[in-house]
Amino acid sequence: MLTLATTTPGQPEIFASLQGEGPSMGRPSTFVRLSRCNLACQWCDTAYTWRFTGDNRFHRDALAFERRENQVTMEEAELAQAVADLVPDRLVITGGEPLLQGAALARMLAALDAIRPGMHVEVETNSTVAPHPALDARIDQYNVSPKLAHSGNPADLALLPDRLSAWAAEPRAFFKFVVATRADVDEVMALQQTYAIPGARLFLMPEGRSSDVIRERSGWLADFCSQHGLRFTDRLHIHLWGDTRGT
Ligand SMILES: C[S@@+](CC[C@H](N)C(=O)[O-])C[C@H]1O[C@@H](n2cnc3c(N)ncnc32)[C@H](O)[C@@H]1O
Ligand SMILES: Nc1nc2[nH]cc(C(=O)O)c2c(=O)[nH]1
Ligand code: SF4
Ligand SMILES: [Mg+2]
Repeated sequence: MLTLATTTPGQPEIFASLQGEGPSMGRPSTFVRLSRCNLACQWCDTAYTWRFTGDNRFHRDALAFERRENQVTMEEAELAQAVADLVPDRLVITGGEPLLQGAALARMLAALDAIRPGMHVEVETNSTVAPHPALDARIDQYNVSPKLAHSGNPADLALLPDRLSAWAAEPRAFFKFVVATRADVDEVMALQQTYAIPGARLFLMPEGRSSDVIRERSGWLADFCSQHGLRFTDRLHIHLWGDTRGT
C-alpha cells in the first residue's frame, strides 16, 4: 500500500507532464506524488503533502502520522496500472519525500515492469533518506535536493553528512540546490567542497512559485553559473502552468 497526495480530495496525484527541473527538463514524464515528508521547508511548494491539520514541524517519524485529508492510499498493482496507462515512457516519483515509502515503491515498480517493462525512473528526494535496496536496484536517476539554512529546517535533520557523501559518490545522483540569495549560493559552494560533489552533477535552481520571481532570480543566478562553470536549471512547469497541482 502506498500513500499518495491528491489533486482534489480522493483523486491520487498521478499525471503526465514535462519534467520541469534538472537534467531531464523538457522530457515528457508521468509524475506520481507521494504523501508525507520528514522535513518542513518554509517555502515548500507542495506543503499539502505533509502539512496536515495541527503542527507537525520537524517530526522525525513522518509515517507515524495517521491518514489525513490530502492523502489517498493505493495498492501497488493499482498504481502500476495507472502509470502504465499514461503515454510518457519516463516516470518521476516525488512527494513529499518518496523515499519514506521505499519498500512499497519497489513492489510497485516490479508490478510496472511486468506490464510495461523498461520505463526510465527518476526519484526526487531531499537527500536525508537512504533508498531501500530493492528500490535502489530499479532507479535510473536521483534528483537530490539537500536543504540549505533558508529552508528553515534544522541542519542536523536536513544535512546528514553520511547521506551527502553517499549521494556525492553515486553517479546516478544529480544535486539540485534551491537558492534565493547569494548567501545561499555561498552555502552550496561550501557543501560542494566538503562533500566533493562533482560540478557535472550539481545544479542551481531559483526558489520561486511564480514565473516573475523565478525570472528575477534567474538573471543573477544564470550569470553566476556561467562564471563558475555550474549547471543552471529553470522551473519550466511554473512558467508553463503556474503553481498548480497536477502539472
Ligand atoms: C516538493 S519537492 C519533493 C521531493 C523532495 N521532498 C525534495 O525536496 O527534493 C520537489 C522539488 O521541488 C523543489 N521545491 C519545492 N519548493 C520549491 C520552491 N518554492 N522553489 C523552488 N523549488 C522548490 C524541491 O527542492 C525539490 O527539488
Ligand atoms: N512538471 C513538473 N516537473 C517537476 N519536477 C519536479 C517536480 C516535483 O514536484 O518534484 C515537478 C512537478 O511538480 N512538475
Ligand atoms: S523536503 Fe521536499 S516535500 Fe519536504 S518540505 Fe522540503 S521541499 Fe517540501
Ligand atoms: Mg514541484
